[in-house]
Amino acid sequence: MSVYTQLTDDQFATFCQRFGVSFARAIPITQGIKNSNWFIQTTDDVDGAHSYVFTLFEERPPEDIEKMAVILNQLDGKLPVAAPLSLVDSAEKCYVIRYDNKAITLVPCLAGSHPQQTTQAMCHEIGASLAVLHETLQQLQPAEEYGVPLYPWSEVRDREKQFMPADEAKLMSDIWQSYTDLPLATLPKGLCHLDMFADNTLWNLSLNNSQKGEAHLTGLLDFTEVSVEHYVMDIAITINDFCTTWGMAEQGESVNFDRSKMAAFLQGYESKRMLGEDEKRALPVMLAKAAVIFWLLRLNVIHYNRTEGRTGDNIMVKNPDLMKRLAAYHWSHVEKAQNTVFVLLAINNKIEKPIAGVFSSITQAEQTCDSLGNSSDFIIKEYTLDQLV
Ligand SMILES: Nc1ncnc2c1ncn2[C@@H]1O[C@H](COP(=O)(O)OP(=O)(O)OP(=O)(O)O)[C@@H](O)[C@H]1O
Ligand SMILES: N[C@@H](CCO)C(=O)O
Repeated sequence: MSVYTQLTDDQFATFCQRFGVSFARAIPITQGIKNSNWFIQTTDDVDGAHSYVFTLFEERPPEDIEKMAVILNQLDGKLPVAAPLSLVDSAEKCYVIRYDNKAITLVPCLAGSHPQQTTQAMCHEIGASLAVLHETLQQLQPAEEYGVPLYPWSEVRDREKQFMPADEAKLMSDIWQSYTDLPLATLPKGLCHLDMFADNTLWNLSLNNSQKGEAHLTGLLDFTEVSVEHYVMDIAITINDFCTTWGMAEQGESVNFDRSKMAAFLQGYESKRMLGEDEKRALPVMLAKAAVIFWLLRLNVIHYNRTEGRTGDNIMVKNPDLMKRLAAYHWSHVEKAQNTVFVLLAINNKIEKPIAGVFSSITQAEQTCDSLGNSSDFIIKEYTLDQLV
């Protein structure tokens, strides 16, 4: 459980009253690693129900949380989000109480639960939802004024690399370099969620729905990281969690990435926002870079818990090694693709004729094939570079 700050019932009652809510009981929430969260029962709730979630933001300054509240109110009605209540005692529209220089918000409690596993249909739905989020937030301009600054991950990388075995440090450097070589200046950007993990989503997962493959999204949570980033990075972050089955320590910490789930995700995303060719080409490296960022994020959480003396059973830490393994998996695909060429051969009377072209991607080979006329006159064959020598 992660509740870092303790509040008394009297404090809860006073804070809730400022949002026009009559407090009865606060129940600590056992998930999440960044903030302190409680379910709030009101005096009108019956049978142990709770209508609201009370969050005390431990890291982000109150100004960032005000921006987040605007973003959530923009998405309200388009996606299942919990938009913060506004204060009833403030003349101006204000969604945040400041306590000890930390922000407090009260949001409606959404139905549903976190999925233990995902299906292709769920990946399709979360893909479509992420695209709606990207499109909807384009209405908030200039975008930089609504997003929080990106975390300085290169500083965490430089600190952590000193303590890594050489092969891990090389993996991280190779991925980082490949990311830097992408056409970053021209890839589409905008406000992104940047932490859309399955445990930040809620679904109506009744046994019946799961069996029939009819689970539907009921909640998107945790908008504290919303920043201006490349859309394809947000896509990569979300794919990495939704399309991976994470093994527990006793199962050898296996990491199984499911490419058919990724295809379903991309189909869902493109049902709402088409991806550019440059975004598709960047995706394999972005998947690796996104895994590196969360590998670093988890090492960073361990670092801060240690330096701030946070210990005990109520502190939740996620395993950095799982993200390292996912980064290595994606990187092996990038390296394989870098060593692969696609050869376009002309066929005449079932005989493969001299080469019509050699391409670094199958898409380029297919496009050339289409432009040359009857595609049944051509065949595309895949070779690794050493096969061509
Ligand atoms: N509006 C809501 N409705 C229902 N449950 C919620 C709501 N907001 C938060 N929760 C529950 O509280 C948990 C923690 O919230 P959240 O994900 O914001 O945690 P955090 O510590 O802020 O961030 P992180 O999960 O990234 O560490 C969620 O996983 C969810 O179970
Ligand atoms: N989603 C993050 C946790 C905090 O944002 C992770 O899985 O490491």
